[in-house]
Amino acid sequence: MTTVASQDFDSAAFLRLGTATLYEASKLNCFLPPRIRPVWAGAAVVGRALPVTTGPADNLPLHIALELARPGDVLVVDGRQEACGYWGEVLSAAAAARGVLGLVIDGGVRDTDQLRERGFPVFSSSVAVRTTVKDDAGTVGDPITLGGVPVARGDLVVADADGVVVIPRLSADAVLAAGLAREAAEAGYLSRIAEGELTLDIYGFRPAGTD
Ligand SMILES: O=C([O-])CC(=O)C(=O)O
Ligand SMILES: [Mg+2]
Repeated sequence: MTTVASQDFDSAAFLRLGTATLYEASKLNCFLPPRIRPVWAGAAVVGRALPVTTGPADNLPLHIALELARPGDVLVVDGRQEACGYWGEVLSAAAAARGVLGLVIDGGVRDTDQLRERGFPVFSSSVAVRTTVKDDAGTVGDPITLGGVPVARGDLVVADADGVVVIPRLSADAVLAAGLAREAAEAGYLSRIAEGELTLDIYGFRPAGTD
C-alpha cells in the first residue's frame, strides 16, 4: 500500500485501523458517500480537512485552495457530483509541492495513471476528462456538508480502499481509542475462528435451542 501521512497525530494508527473500523467504533455519521472511491489501487491518506465547494464544473476554487492550504491538509471538495476533470496531474504536482497530502472530491478527476505513478492519493466519485471553467471562486475553508456528513477545517480525514471517513477534530482521540479497542476485540474473534469456533457463538447470535 502506498501511503502518505502527516505528523501531528498518530497517523499510522488511524491508517492501520482503517475506515471501516474507525467508522464502526466512532458511532458517528462520518462516512462519506460510497460513490467516492480511490482512483488507484492502494491509495490511502490521513490528514486535516480543508473543505472546498465549487460551482458546476468549475475548478477555480481548487487553485485557490492550494494557496490557502497548510502542509498536512487533505482537500475535501463538494464538486456537485459533476463528471468533469476538476483535478489531474498538474494540480497533484502543485498540491504535493505545498505539502497537501491528498484529495477527496464528490466530482470527477483525470490523469489517473499519472496520479498513481506520482503516488498522490485521490478519492473521487468519477473519472472524467471533460474540461472545467474557471469562473466562480466557490468557498475554501468554510464548513460544508458532503452527503449529509459535516466537514470542517481541521477535521481528521482518513481514506483507504473502503472509502472515506471525516472525524470531527475534537472526537479524534476518542475515536482512536474506540478503534483500538475494537481492533483488540476482533483479534480475539480471529483467534477463536482459527480454533474452529463459529461467529454465531462468538457473537452470541445463535437463536435459542439451536446449539
Ligand atoms: O487541467 C486541470 O485543471 C486538471 C488537470 O487535468 C490537471 O491538473 O492536470
Ligand atoms: Mg491534466
